[in-house]
Parts: sequence; structure tokens; C-alpha cells
Amino acid sequence: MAASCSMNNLMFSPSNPTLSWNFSLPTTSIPPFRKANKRFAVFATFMSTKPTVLVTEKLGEPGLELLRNFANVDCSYNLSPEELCTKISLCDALIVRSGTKVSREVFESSGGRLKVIGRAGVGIDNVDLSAATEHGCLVVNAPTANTIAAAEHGIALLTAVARSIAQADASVKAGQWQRSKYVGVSLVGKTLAVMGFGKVGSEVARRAKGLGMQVISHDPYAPADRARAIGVELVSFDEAISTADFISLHMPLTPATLRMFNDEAFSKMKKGVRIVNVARGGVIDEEALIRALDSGIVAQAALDVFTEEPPAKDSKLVLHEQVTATPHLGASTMEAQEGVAIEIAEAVVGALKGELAATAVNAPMVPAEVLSELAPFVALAEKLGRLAVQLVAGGSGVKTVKVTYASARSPDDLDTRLLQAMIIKGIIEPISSVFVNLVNADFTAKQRGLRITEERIVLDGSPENPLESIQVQIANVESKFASAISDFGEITVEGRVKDGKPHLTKVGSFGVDVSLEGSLILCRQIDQPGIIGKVGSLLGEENINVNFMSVGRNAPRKQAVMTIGVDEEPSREALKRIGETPAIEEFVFLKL
Ligand SMILES: NC(=O)c1ccc[n+]([C@@H]2O[C@H](COP(=O)([O-])OP(=O)(O)OC[C@H]3O[C@@H](n4cnc5c(N)ncnc54)[C@H](O)[C@@H]3O)[C@@H](O)[C@H]2O)c1
Ligand SMILES: O=C(O)[C@H](O)COP(=O)(O)O
Repeated sequence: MAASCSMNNLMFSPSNPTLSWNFSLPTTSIPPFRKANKRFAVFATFMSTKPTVLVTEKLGEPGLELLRNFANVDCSYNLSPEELCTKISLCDALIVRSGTKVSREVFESSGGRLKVIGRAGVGIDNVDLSAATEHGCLVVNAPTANTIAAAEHGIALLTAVARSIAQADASVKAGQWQRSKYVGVSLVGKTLAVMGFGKVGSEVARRAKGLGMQVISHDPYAPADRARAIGVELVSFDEAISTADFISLHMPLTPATLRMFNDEAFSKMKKGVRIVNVARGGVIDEEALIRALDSGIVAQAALDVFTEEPPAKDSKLVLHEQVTATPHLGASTMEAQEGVAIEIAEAVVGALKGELAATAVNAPMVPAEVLSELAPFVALAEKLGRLAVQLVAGGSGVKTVKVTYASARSPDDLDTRLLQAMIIKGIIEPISSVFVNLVNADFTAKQRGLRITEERIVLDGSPENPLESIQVQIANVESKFASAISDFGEITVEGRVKDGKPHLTKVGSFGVDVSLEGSLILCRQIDQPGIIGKVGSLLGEENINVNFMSVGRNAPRKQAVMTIGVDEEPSREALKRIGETPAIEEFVFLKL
């Protein structure tokens, strides 16, 4: 329950409702003097002494200057993990880039003093977020200042692979003059598939259009009008990879994108395609890429990022003749590093002063009383958001979300900001590299063109419970599970809290009842005897534990929706067998 952990760590100060950060440390790690005063306001510590900020990787001078005006700054680069753990107990904040592993040991070694981690860039895969949260440490990043630099590096690599720049350079330096070996290909008129149409992807697309390329993009969650505005067509994954002469990767690394460029994907590509990756190494199955390069499917690849950084010295991929490699340089321009340094220094100083950080990645804030009452609904809200977005069919941009709260409380007596933030988190996180919390939810939703409207249904009865139900609807999209579309045309999921646990109680217009734990399989079937048993035994044969099962139907022997909670992720084969079960008309597997 990462969400509830993080919420416990940073809260509103009831005595200071102007949204200052109050660091409340988890009981397990609170030194004795703090246990007496659990609501420990961070700025109080610094009334008389300057905080210390440790910077472990090169940070632009303007950022360092900002930091020095407020804190003692210790720039110690290339620390070993042991040295970092030793130093950290003397520091209130730590600023890193992607090269410093901020592991659980770092937080444990800090003795509770470390309050803020600043990531001078976007990706925080090098920071152990759960450990940060458990230790009451706020993590902030700088998500926008290096977008252009990454896009420009993508374009640099695109032109490099078109003209074999790296290979030709190496050959000249080796004393050769091989003009006929390095005849390149032109970019003008060629098709570029931009995979992931977010901040970096859209800037790459804009620039490639300027080079005369035809640009298509695959991004299941990007609004088509934003793409259309710069002359880019959004297409399916298969269409993008099978029609492109060049493919440039710009999606985040998520469970869904992990190794999505694998043998199967490479086999669908045009022979001689050229691939650029300035996103994250993990989106490519690197062994499969070597096979595709060896077979000539991929003529060349330019890689700025790798599954392991730095890659092994004898890495077959890096040493491959048709691979151009750069050492994670996407964000490394003078301008981007200056921007990132200022952005992160401001965020860290602000957080140390107790101000709200718009780029906080692990810290929702709510009064403790409200939090404890809303906790199970918070989990429900996030899970409903996650379910709803996973029901969206690829190609439909998610733009309009309606949330309906049914409660016996008057609207003034129910603060839904946290719930709405958790719904936004549930919707955005599975499809993006952005981390959403109460602080940055509105900002993130607006940035992505996501419009959230809220409605209240005021029920009769006792207002003892804050809420009866939450309904999340996504409008103007198609669903990969048609039964999730309600009679009014929106993807609809509704849930309640039962015995303190979140339950899904409605999908489309079908009433269901399933505890939201593990993962879910939704099936639409013709209601008839034996189907539940068939699917149940099929899952049993695959050694998949069913934790809950419910069937919702509008009338006997007509269509019904079966909801199955499973502890393990079914294999492709198991899912295929479910789909082939007679009377099952459609099904979908959803991760919670
Ligand atoms: N090499 C570098 O130095 C460098 C610099 C900056 C960013 N990055 C990386 O670049 C990537 C993009 O960064 P950004 O700032 O543009 O992020 P972003 O969140 O703005 O954009 C990511 C986009 O990917 C889309 N997406 C999600 N799942 C997808 C899928 N399965 N298929 C296709 N698209 C999908 C999202 O809808 C979103 O539009 C991230 O991985 C980031 O870490 C690398
Ligand atoms: O996530 C990022 O911002 C980029 O990958 C850049 O990483 P860097 O700050 O280590 O250059």
C-alpha cells in the first residue's frame, strides 16, 4: 500500500493550513526525541542552523548558487555506495542525477536526518521510492527542463544512423577512406514512427517534420488532436512498427512497456529499419535486438540508454558494428543542465523551507484525521482509476473523466481532493513516466489535457460513513471490453468499501462484486449453467489462485459479466483458453 505509506509521511499542518510540509516520520524510524513530537515541522529545525545539501553528480552552477544562498553545499562526486552512506547522516538533502543509486541503505544510514532527495532530471528509477517514503523523505524531480535536450539528442542519433556517422568516423580514425561503404539513406520522405507522444516524443516529431519526414506515432493515451495539430497521425503499435523506416522510442519504462520491442515486434518491422532509443533501455529486449541486427531486419540502432548502465565492457550490443552508443547523454546540454539545476535547486530549497513542491513524486498531504477516515476510499479511488484506464482501447485519447461520489454527507463536509488525486494517479501512472500525488495531480492532469469533473449524489441516511460509492467514467473513448461501456456510452466502473476493503461493484451497466486485490479477469458471457465451473477449473489447471468471483447479469440466461479476482498473472496461453471457452464473448485481464 505505497499510497497510504506516503500519505502518512507528509501532511498538512492543521495549525498552519497554508500547505506547509510537515514531516512526520514513521514510528519505526523516529529517534526518541522526535517520538514525543511526531508532527515534526522541517523548517523548525533550520531556524538557527543552515541545512546541509549533498550533491553527488555534476549540477549546473546557477543551481549551486541558489542552494548556497540557503544551505551548506557539499559537492562530492563519484562517491562509492559506502562513502555515500557515511556522508548522508550529516545531510538534510541529497541531489543526484541518474548515476547515483539512492538505495534503502542510504535512507537507513541517514538516521532520520535526510528530508529531501532532489533528482536533477526526470527518471527516478535510481531512487528507492518506497524506502524514501517509509523514511519520511520527500523526493522531487525536474521533469521538464531536459525535454528539448532529449528530443535534440534523438534527432542527432536519427541523422547519425541514416548516414553511419559513428562508423565512418571510427573508420577514418583507423586510417581508412571507405566512401562507398558508408553510403547512407535520406530522411526526407521517409516514415518515422514516434513511439510515445509525450513531452519528448512530440518535440522529436515536430523536428522530424521539419526534416521533411512523414511522422506517425503510436501512443494509446495521447489525444489525437494534439498529434493532428503538428501533422502527426496516431496509429496502432503494429501499423507504426511495420510501416516505419525509422523508429524512435519515447515511452516510459512501465510493466506494460518492459521489453515491448522483442522478437515478435522485430519480426513485424520493415527489413532495414533504423531504431533510436533515448527513453529507457528496458523497453527493448537487448538480446532480441542483437538477433534483429544480425539478421538485417534492423539495419542500425542508436542507443543512449541500456538495461544496465554503464553496460558491460564486452557488451555484444554496444560492440555491434551497426550500433551507435552514447552514455545516457539525452539530457546533457549546457542549457538543459542549467535549467534542470535551477528547477531542482528551487524545489529542494522550497521543500526544506516547508513549501509545497509541485514536482514532488512521493508525497500526498492531508490532515491525519481526514486521512485515517478516507484511507480505504483512497485505495478504492486509485484502483478504479487504474481499472478504467486499462479498459480504454488503444488509439483513444483519454481526455474527459467524470467522477461521481455518492455520500450522505453534505458536499462541504467531504473533501474529495485526495480521492480525485488518487483517481488521476490511477489513470495516469500506468501510461506515463509521471508520478502523481495530491500535490501534482491537478497540474499533471492539466498538462496532459485531462479534464476531470466531479458530481455528488447526496444520499439520505447517516453521514457516519464518508462515502457510499465512487464511480469513475471515461467519456469519448472506445473500450477493449465493450461491456464496460454503460448505456450512456462511457467506460464506467464503480466501487464501494466493504469491511474496510475496496470492492468493484459495477462495470458498464452490469452489477458485480469483487474485492480489488491481485488482478482481475472480466468476461462477458451468455449466462448459462457450467461456465463459471469451466473457467474456474481452467484457471485451476494453470495453477492460478482465484480469490473472488462474481457474476452480474441484467436478466437470467442473457448476457452476464463474470468478474474473477486472481492472485497470479495468467499466462498468454491461459488467457487464450479463456477466450476460446464457448459462450465467452469477450474478456480482458486487468492489473490492479
Ligand atoms: N535519455 C535521456 O537522457 C532522457 C531524457 C529525458 C527523458 N528520457 C526518457 O524519455 C521517456 C519520455 O519522457 P517524457 O518526458 O516525454 O515522458 P512523458 O510522460 O511526457 O511521455 C511519455 C509518453 O509515453 C506514452 N506511453 C505510455 N505507455 C505507452 C505505450 N505502451 N506505448 C506508447 N506510448 C506510451 C504516454 O502516453 C506519454 O504520452 C521517458 O522514458 C524518460 O525517462 C530520457
Ligand atoms: O531521466 C532523465 O532525466 C534522463 O534520463 C537524464 O538523466 P541524467 O540526469 O542522468 O542525464
